[in-house]
Amino acid sequence: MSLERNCNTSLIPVIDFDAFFDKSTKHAVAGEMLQSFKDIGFVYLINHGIPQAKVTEMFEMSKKFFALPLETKNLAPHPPSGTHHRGFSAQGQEKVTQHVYDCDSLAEQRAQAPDAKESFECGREEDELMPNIWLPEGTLVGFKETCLEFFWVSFLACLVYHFIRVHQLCHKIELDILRALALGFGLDEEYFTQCHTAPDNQLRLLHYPSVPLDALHQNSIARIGAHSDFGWITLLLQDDVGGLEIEDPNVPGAFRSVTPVSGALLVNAGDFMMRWSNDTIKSTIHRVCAPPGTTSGMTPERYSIPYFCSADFSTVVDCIPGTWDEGAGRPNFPSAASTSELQQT
Ligand SMILES: O=C(O)CCC(=O)C(=O)O
Ligand SMILES: [Fe+2]
Repeated sequence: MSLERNCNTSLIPVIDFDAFFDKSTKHAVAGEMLQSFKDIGFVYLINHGIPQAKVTEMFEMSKKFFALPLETKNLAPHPPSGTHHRGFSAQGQEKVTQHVYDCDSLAEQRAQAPDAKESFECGREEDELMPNIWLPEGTLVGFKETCLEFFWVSFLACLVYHFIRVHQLCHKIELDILRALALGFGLDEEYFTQCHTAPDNQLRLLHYPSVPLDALHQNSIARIGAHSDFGWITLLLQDDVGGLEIEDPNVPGAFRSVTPVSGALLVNAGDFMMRWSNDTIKSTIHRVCAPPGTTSGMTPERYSIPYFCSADFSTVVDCIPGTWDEGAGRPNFPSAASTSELQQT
């Protein structure tokens, strides 16, 4: 088994994740993944373990959902509160910005350049704090089951929906990625997974409709504005349209286009992971703009599926051992902030 590493647009390394399950290459993969998170905050994984058929099924279901009439999609409305991340948000309803929390500034930004995207968000079905919001029974056959299976199949859900057909999809891959990062830090493989047990994660289906290129260039509309992800790690699946851009860590303010890699999973670190790693890992700013090949007229539509991974709410976020010199000083952040406390800061 070979450890493949080459460059995507000379920016984001592509790693063959299958090699993580081979003893002889395991540590090398772990080291390369962590290095990539330190250098650029992103890594592409091929042979990641989510079967291509399942990815295709999820994208097809997402397309069917967004093709429904607006009034049907609105039968599963995202609550107005910005803290209950479930259900459908229509175009212009959400404006992704970096660190703008007060309502007046948000309303102002929204009026300037609304995000030309629509989304559907769901989590684990058993989550009582943030219950899922589904379409009424029978509206889109198989939608709920496909989302739940893709997210993570609990034993109960398996029994109910598919008998004992256990596909370990996004959540399983999340745990393997966390194992690799822990090994990369020279820690016990289960250092991170032991506090990712719930899993209080969020699956988001995204559709960026076709829009006039001029409007995007003139900033009268945006696709998704520049932001970093809030949580621990994000797994991103995208179609082959392109348009994702990330800030060049060596040239602040300059954005570089990320070319989609067929079948690959794009993984990036969020703000909590950056904090946990005492700023040694980057939570890199990214955005979605017009795809590079479009020169005039309308942009092609784009579909993507991010999966945002969170640690258990009770997790105490001490900086990871070894990310600061205990003899020479303090870590950049005070210890003992729990995930729930951090979410309020
Ligand atoms: O659509 C994409 O590729 C990016 C989505 C994203 O960055 C997000 O939802 O946080
Ligand atoms: Fe993001």
